[in-house]
Amino acid sequence: MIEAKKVNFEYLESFSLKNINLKVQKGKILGIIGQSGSGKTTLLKLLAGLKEPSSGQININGTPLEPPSKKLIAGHRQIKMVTQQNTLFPNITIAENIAYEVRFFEKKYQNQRVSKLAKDLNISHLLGKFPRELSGGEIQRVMLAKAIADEPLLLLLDEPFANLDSIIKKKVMLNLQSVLRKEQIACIFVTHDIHDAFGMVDELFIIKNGRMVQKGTSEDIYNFPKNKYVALLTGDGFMLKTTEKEVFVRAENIDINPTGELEAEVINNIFKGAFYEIILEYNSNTIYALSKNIFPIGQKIRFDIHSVIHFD
Ligand SMILES: Nc1ncnc2c1ncn2[C@@H]1O[C@H](COP(=O)(O)OP(=O)(O)OP(=O)(O)O)[C@@H](O)[C@H]1O
Repeated sequence: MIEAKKVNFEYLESFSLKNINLKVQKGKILGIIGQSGSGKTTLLKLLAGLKEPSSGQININGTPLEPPSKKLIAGHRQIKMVTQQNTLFPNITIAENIAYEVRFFEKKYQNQRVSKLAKDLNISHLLGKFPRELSGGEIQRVMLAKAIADEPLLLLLDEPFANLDSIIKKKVMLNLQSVLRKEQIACIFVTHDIHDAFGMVDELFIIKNGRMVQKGTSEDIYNFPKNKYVALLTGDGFMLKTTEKEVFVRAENIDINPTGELEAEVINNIFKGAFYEIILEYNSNTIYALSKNIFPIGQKIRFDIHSVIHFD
């Protein structure tokens, strides 16, 4: 559906995207994760046809994406991008804003489409209001509805859930995922929050300094991160120095139990909701374990390490 081959891009000398290769099929979701400034938004703009690669190719449905230099208005009619910016028309209602995207269809279909999307994105109660009467999170949901209203080939999302509280976020993410699958829309979505990505994507693309570091399913990347950058971006864990080399350990692989082979001292207990993070000192390493219970600070406890991750 969308494919980038050997794409390069430079902002003068300050930053470059190098040799980007990616492919997203119809109805699939790719998550792009990387540190601030790693090039996520720039990559989305290239894929949206808003910026032009210096070399390489971007194809949409097998056809080369027209670069902005060849178009009167940059962008592609069937590629929709949702960012944090409010681009709603201020003087018409929310229903009219969404219906505008399907204005060339008959009225009956327009109304059906608006109601269906409003239900999926939890904005039915807002349809009669004007954009100025909405909260930031409500506006984001309307922008999502507007972006998918005319069934684009590709939906590009730049931190689309940033303004949503966790209750609404879960619902909107699941509903959006199901709409994208049902309507076979390919989606690329940039986020800082790996937990948003895990629940939403079919594949992850990890970017650092404009280069792809690792690509794969969430499970693969979480369990087999290629390096420390990927490991830390995708979840909690720590480096552990052993006599031979340094390894990476996910906190959930530390098992505190009375017959454990190793011994550590409890430094602190941090409440995380469903569990406590237990900070431990082990052989001059600060390590973490997850536990349902807290332990007295200064107490020696025994533990095992179930598995470790080796980097090349
Ligand atoms: N118009 C521009 N001209 C020159 N450099 C730019 C321009 N826009 C962005 N950059 C630089 O390119 C790099 C990548 O920026 P980009 O916005 O793609 O990163 P990002 O990964 O989306 O970051 P964040 O997560 O903070 O939004 C940054 O170092 C940024 O300063």
